[in-house]
Amino acid sequence: MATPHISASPGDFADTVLMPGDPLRAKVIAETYLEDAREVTATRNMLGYTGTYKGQPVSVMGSGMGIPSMSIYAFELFNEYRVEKIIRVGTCGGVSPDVEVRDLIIAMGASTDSSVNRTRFGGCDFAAIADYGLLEAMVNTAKTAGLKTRVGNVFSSELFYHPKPEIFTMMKSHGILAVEMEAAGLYGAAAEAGKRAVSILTVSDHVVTGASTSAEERQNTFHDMMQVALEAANAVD
Ligand SMILES: O=P(O)(O)O[C@H]1O[C@H](CO)[C@@H](O)[C@H]1O
Ligand SMILES: O=c1cc[nH]c(=O)[nH]1
Repeated sequence: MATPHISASPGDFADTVLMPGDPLRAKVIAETYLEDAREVTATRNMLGYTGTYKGQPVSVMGSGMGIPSMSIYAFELFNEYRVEKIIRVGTCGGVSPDVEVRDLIIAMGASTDSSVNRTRFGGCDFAAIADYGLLEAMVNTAKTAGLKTRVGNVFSSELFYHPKPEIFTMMKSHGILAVEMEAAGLYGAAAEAGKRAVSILTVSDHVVTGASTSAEERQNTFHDMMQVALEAANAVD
């Protein structure tokens, strides 16, 4: 049973799928962190793998960039492949002055300028929030590992190159921690399907201060994020 965008067979995906935006990052995650990983889909080169982490099955697949792309893959994974949990593992740009590059952010909520959740929710405003159990597992995992995380509201932007920089001032004054491009769409898709989702993000740059990370720093923070995401995936039923 292939879907229009995924060529995997029924049962190829684990209950939990980790989703970075970049499909090549999915390949690196599978090769670095999973045991016995095998490719389960490559339609449009949106690579997906299933293996085990510390003995428990887990999958990883790219989501592409932006809410429309994430919405397609999350819909098909939740509804056609019976996936129960999606954990977005991505990057974001810091917005709050309290956020620094390399910080780990867990998106408790995701605001957005996209209308997809209104479309899903009969024209009403939908509070796009993470699954509490997954969020709690991540916070606890990070604490145990001695890693600092920031938990709060992010902004899932339709545009990477935003024509109105003042939007970041508005975000800042409303307590937005960081900007990225998929979490609100993922949370809406999970709610619509009655499934569970959470997003963990590393701050790759700061959109207000202009600070950015070196390749080596990005790699170290990426490792911390993967440790938190994979341990949390195993901790939750
Ligand atoms: O690193 P990923 O997961 O792709 O996330 C961020 O990076 C991309 C933009 O460069 C967008 O997808 C944004 O959400
Ligand atoms: O969406 C994103 C991701 C990283 N940095 C940004 O400024 N925006």
